[in-house]
Amino acid sequence: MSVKKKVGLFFGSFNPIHIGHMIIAQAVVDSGRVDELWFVVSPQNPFKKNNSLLHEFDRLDLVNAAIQDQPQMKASDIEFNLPKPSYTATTLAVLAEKHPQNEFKLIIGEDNLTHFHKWKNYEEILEHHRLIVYPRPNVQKPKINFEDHAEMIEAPMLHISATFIRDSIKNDNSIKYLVPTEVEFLIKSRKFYQ
Ligand SMILES: Nc1ncnc2c1ncn2[C@@H]1O[C@H](COP(=O)(O)OP(=O)(O)OP(=O)(O)O)[C@@H](O)[C@H]1O
Ligand SMILES: O=C(O)c1ccc[n+]([C@@H]2O[C@H](COP(=O)([O-])O)[C@@H](O)[C@H]2O)c1
Repeated sequence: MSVKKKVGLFFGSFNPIHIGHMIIAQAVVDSGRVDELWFVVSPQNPFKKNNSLLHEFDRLDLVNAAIQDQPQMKASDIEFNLPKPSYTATTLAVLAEKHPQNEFKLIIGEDNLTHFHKWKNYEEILEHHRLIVYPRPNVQKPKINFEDHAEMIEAPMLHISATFIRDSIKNDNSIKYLVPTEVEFLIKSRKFYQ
């Protein structure tokens, strides 16, 4: 039997992708727990309402710009053609069927473990996929025991969010050190979030 390719899936709105995401992604790749990491751009997060949500194709372009020199990282638009809001269990099932040669692991922040029991079909996710968990500050103890399902990785904790970046642009503040250079260039040239 051939060895499956290990693919870590990092789901998010990426509105826009920022260095907080990139540092986590690089730490996951460096941990050796995955052969590839895919950023899955979610058109609509089931828990979020956001008036300044950029079109999904623009957010995908920003992710592609961020990873252009990273052969182990890819951007996925799989959720663009799936029912909305995007439920991770549905996407994982579609991906597993489409790529039987891959073993998909779910990359999530420690804070997301606290609310994981509210995710749609979370038992199904845990049955079929391992979680790669990165540290987040001020985390509440989760209701579920994840011991047999999760691998914790070490990564720096950075207090930066897409909300902060969108606000910075609106306030005419620089985002130079908050997003990769190529992302900053695209945001400026296409006049996003103004
Ligand atoms: N600085 C960060 N460090 C670690 N994880 C992060 C960081 N920022 C976001 N994440 C996580 O990455 C995933 C995707 O992030 P998302 O696209 O929602 O970005 P966000 O910065 O949290 O966005 P927003 O500010 O618009 O809510 C989420 O699980 C989120 O918790
Ligand atoms: O499937 C669910 O029920 C579900 C509930 C909340 C979040 N998610 C996924 O988790 C990703 C990160 O969520 P968040 O809220 O931390 O930005 C988001 O892009 C969704 O794909 C999924």
